[in-house]
Amino acid sequence: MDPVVKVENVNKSFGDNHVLRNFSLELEPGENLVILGKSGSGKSVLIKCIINLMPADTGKIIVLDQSIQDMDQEELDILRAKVGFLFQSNALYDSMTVRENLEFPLRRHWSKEERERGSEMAVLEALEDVGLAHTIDMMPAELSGGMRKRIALARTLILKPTIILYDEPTTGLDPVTAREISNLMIEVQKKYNASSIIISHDMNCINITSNRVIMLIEGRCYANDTFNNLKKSTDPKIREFFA
Ligand SMILES: Nc1ncnc2c1ncn2[C@@H]1O[C@H](COP(=O)(O)OP(=O)(O)OP(=O)(O)O)[C@@H](O)[C@H]1O
Repeated sequence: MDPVVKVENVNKSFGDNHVLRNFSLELEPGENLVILGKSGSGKSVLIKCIINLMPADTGKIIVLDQSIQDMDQEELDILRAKVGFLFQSNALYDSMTVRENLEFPLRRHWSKEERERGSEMAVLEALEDVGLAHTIDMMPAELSGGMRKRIALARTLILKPTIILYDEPTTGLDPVTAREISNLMIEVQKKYNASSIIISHDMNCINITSNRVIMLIEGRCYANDTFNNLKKSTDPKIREFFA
């Protein structure tokens, strides 16, 4: 099977700041791929390039067999329904209930008839996937940080994405809650057979969730291996992350 995401020789600069230098990666179907790199190394820029929120300067980006750089706005909208993005901030609407937050992506991507027929079921299924069906009428402010992260994940799952992009999914959570979220990410991978790119610094999260890890150093793919192999590496640049 073809990779679901192919990034080929991508360059991205801001003035003299060359953030991505001939960077390439492939995400295989059903795989959880972690991007590990220091703060400011370009992990978020890479993810933004993949969904064309930010255009790459040069290079090719193929998502689900389509070149995203050649897509018009309508084609991008259709593609974005298949690519879920879990923001570090969760990006929940505080003035909306949990139900309304989950309905939000349906308003954009489903017709009125589809929503009338399927919205209630879809909201409930996504909430059950994250173990929070009972919060359906609550406001985000009434929920803990871990619960808000689960609701944000439910909102990502509601469109049944083929690819999920996680931006630091456990940052700001206590270790126990962080482990719960990491385990939930594995359940999601199994249930939806989704492929994920996960940006994380959290070694426990990476250990639990990753099938493979790419280290982004000085704009390049410095290492590409399993967590366990990287952990055994004697390379000082790799060891820094495991210290
Ligand atoms: N819109 C922008 N304009 C100018 N520079 C930018 C822009 N977005 C990102 N950068 C620069 O690109 C570099 C990489 O930023 P990025 O946010 O991708 O880092 P990161 O690896 O995700 O860091 P962190 O782990 O802290 O989130 C930084 O030097 C940043 O200042």
